[in-house]
Amino acid sequence: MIEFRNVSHGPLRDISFTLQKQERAILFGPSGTGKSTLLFLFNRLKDPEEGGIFYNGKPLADVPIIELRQKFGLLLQSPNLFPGTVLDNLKYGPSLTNSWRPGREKELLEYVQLSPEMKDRDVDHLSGGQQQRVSLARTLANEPEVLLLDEPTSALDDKTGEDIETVLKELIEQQGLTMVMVTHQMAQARRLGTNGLFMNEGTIEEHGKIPEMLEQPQSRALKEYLQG
Ligand SMILES: Nc1ncnc2c1ncn2[C@@H]1O[C@H](COP(=O)(O)OP(=O)(O)OP(=O)(O)O)[C@@H](O)[C@H]1O
Repeated sequence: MIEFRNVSHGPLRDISFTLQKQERAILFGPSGTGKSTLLFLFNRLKDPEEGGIFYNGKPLADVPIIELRQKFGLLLQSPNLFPGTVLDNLKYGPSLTNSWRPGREKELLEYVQLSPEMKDRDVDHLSGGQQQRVSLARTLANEPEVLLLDEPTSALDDKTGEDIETVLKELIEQQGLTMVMVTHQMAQARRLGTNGLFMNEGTIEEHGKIPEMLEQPQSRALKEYLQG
């Protein structure tokens, strides 16, 4: 579905791998090794300095940018909502392609387990956990094929983080979404991931199935990382 061919950018050096449809890939490894940079290459928040990225065989750069950002939905560590109501935020993406259907907010809020009455609330007056749910609902409003998640629960307290993770897991399974998630939490990697890409010093040092690669790490770097 998505192929990286010899991609370099900033800290990343000569990255090659293929992400298959419905794969749930976990990007993990020490700080500063380029995990977020790799994630941002998927939706062209960053572009390769060398090499190429292909989506269903077509250069990523040939996909119109609005379409690309809708297909590859991004959820960051902290909610980054626009000022305004919950509904304003949910409508934003689909409105760019005239694809918003009135009343759709009910279904989107239900996905993330928020009540329909929340739609008129000012996002500034919501709790951090509620804001992260709205951020996820806003991403889902674009009907993405791929969810790009950059430590989506790490800024939340344990209970709220677990709740968001449960919502994410259900959605990904029910909708058959493809996922790429950066996380430092190996328990979370086991719960959500099918595959792992262990990054070290700007390269993919080891990749494989989860949980196998966490139970039988091959490289010294991964063994050391897992021993913490
Ligand atoms: N184009 C670039 N040129 C040079 N350095 C860059 C470029 N892009 C990113 N970097 C640097 O590369 C480093 C790795 O960044 P990145 O945020 O991708 O790592 P990370 O593995 O996600 O780290 P963390 O786990 O701490 O979030 C950072 O220090 C960043 O400033």
